[in-house]
Amino acid sequence: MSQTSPTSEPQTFTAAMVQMRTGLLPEASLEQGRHLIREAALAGADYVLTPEVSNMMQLNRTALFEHLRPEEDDLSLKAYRALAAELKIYVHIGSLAVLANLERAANRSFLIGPDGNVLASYDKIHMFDIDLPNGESYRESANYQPGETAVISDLPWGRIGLTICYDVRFPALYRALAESGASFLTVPSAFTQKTGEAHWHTLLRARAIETGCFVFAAAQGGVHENKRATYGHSLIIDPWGVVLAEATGIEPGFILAKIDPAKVTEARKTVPSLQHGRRFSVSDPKSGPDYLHLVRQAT
Ligand SMILES: O=C(O)CNC(=O)[C@H](CS)NC(=O)CCC(=O)C(=O)O
Repeated sequence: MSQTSPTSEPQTFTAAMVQMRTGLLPEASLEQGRHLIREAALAGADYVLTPEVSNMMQLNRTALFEHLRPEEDDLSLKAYRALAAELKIYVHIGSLAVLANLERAANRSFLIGPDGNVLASYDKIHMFDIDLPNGESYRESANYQPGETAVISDLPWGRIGLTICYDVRFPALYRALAESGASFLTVPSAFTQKTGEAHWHTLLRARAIETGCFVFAAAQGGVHENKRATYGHSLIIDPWGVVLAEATGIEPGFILAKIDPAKVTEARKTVPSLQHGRRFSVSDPKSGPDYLHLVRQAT
């Protein structure tokens, strides 16, 4: 009797999260990124994710625009494509700040295949425009043009969904990606120290648990050249919400975990919440049912 066909279950693979402390200049950041990706590949990674804004961390508009290039001319993208082809692995650059048009940048994620080609790119949808009680203030939308489209792509081991940082606070995006067949959700980030301490692990584990997906979160960590402090703690989380690997703190480096895509099926079989969703409407006693246009009537 023949066994179940080996192609019916996707193979396992090794995923790595590179943790960085990106500076003001693309050249130096590229040096750091390339070194860590190489190390991760040597350690056996088939897929490597880097953090948000792997090329430069620069909130000053004039300085940012001085170094921004359209993606066709971006030195980091070019170098990372060559590196992926050389190492013959998937290199996912969590994001690069690139020129979108004359007034705005895009915070864009690039998934590069082992042949050096860009398989997918995604522009961050949700802009981090907030004022924290400690005086920290961010207006991402002043410099960046938000994306409007969620993006998935196919890896040999299953489908991957692309998101960035602050997106993690909008669960509907992750549900949509999971409903579109994603098994892996990516959240490259530059979380603030303050909000990271309070929310990072909880948000990421929740996205994994409620979608039954692996969550890959490569982080920026430490005090950067532009004086910002980011939280670090890069994470690899399985579909049951278990942390498979975690960077211990803020230091640049990488973490690895063996990924078994069968765990996606297993978690969703145990808790089929993906299938049980979208069963409600919202009714307001004053204006009656369906006052929210985006909420559809239950069947
Ligand atoms: O602009 C740059 O240099 C790099 N980009 C970022 O650091 C982005 C936008 S300011 N950071 C976040 O989205 C943090 C989200 C966060 O911390 C939370 O949701 O709590």
